[in-house]
Amino acid sequence: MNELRVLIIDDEESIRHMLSMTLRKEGCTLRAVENGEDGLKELIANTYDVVLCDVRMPKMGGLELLDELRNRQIETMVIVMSAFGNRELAIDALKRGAYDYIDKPFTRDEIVLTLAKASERLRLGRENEELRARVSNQKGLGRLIGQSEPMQQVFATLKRVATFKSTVLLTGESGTGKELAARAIHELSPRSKGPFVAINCGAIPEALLESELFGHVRGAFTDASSDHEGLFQAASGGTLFLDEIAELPLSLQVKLLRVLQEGEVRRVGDTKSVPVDVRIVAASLHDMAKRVEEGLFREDLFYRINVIALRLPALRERPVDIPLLVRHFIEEQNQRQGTSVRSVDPQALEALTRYAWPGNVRELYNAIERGVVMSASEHITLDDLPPQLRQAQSPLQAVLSGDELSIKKLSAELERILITRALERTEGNRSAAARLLEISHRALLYKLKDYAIDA
Ligand SMILES: Nc1ncnc2c1ncn2[C@@H]1O[C@H](COP(=O)(O)OP(=O)(O)OP(=O)(O)O)[C@@H](O)[C@H]1O
Repeated sequence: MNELRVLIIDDEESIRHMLSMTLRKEGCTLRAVENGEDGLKELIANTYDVVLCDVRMPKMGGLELLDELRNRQIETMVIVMSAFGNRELAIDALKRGAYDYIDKPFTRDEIVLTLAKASERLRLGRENEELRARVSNQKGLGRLIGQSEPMQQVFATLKRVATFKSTVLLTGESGTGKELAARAIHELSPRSKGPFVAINCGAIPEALLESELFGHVRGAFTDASSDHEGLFQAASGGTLFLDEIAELPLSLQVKLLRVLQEGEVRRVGDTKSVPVDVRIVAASLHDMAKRVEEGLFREDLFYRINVIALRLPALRERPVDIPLLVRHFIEEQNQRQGTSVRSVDPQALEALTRYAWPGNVRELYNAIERGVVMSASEHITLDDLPPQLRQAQSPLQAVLSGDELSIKKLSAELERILITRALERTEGNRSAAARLLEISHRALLYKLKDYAIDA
């Protein structure tokens, strides 16, 4: 509560005095006035974190003050002090934007506790704001986070395609953020007020999938005891996210193609079609062109869906994003679990950045959740992380521990690390990286190829 700026508004001298004495002791910065009118003037002129305000006062009462604050868009936390038992008044105050209320008379402890709660809420609110500011600061889009060049390109494409109705096909390994990208498209689109409906085409048995997608009428099949609206209709006016589209059985691919071409769905067992206004975003783990070649996916549907294709890069292709994601996930876990972990220690960060992340960001999220839970201090150590990360010992560490003697392997490892770092520092600029490494540009190109490093 140190340095909390508090304004006291009460017409009773004794209350102003008692509050001032108590809160000054807690380290708050104070001012006290006698009525709502003076309080309003004070709030226009200066910024306060919390206002402790009586309800009945001459000139301007507490409820009127709350209305004035709302009209003038002055944001501050108002705690109303109302006579004991006057619940209706307290509820009225909350409806008008008060943050909390406290019954009069109150003890010193009660007022300190109420203020402490408000102060904690302010702190969390500020942290959230900082988090949001950091995320919107070119380092993310919607819930997607990333500052690497490949992710910046993804964000730019998502923003551009969001305004159109064209179908988007998202590809990428599991856990790369395809569903988050689909949500970002929806949220940035003119349909954002409409529904976002997601279905995993690979997770529903073929027999149910048709009625799930298109709906059915009563009696269409044995279990159809009533009419059922399909997801196409549920998503009308919004976006339908078809995850794992490659898993869609061939028989349904024909039906989907028809819906996309005609803009109408026909429920199973129905004789007529109804128009639907849905934007489709599809996703696949697989190379769809290959599925077409293998005869598993209809070519005509592929072309219909693949109007705009966007690949979400694997996490190992953008190690620069790892520290940012780690920080973000730690803060998220702290808020969820009430922990106060601050960071990962250097050895753990080294392991996090060099691990190949086959499960991509989802796996990183789970690793950090485990790290936060296991950590016994403010820092996550290597021991707190999942075993697969601890096992990913670098040849360098192996040399230090005496397990590895090959000069060839060690030099290659060193070169790989130095090249990756130089590219990170120069944000992928190869000429600048070559200068830092003190090798020729041409030599760097050979090494990039040798070590399969994607600049
Ligand atoms: N760029 C990112 N920023 C922040 N969180 C991310 C990012 N990418 C993925 N995640 C996290 O990983 C989880 C999985 O993401 P998402 O479900 O979008 O992946 P996906 O590619 O659709 O996976 P799958 O193919 O397995 O369904 C999310 O819940 C989120 O926690």
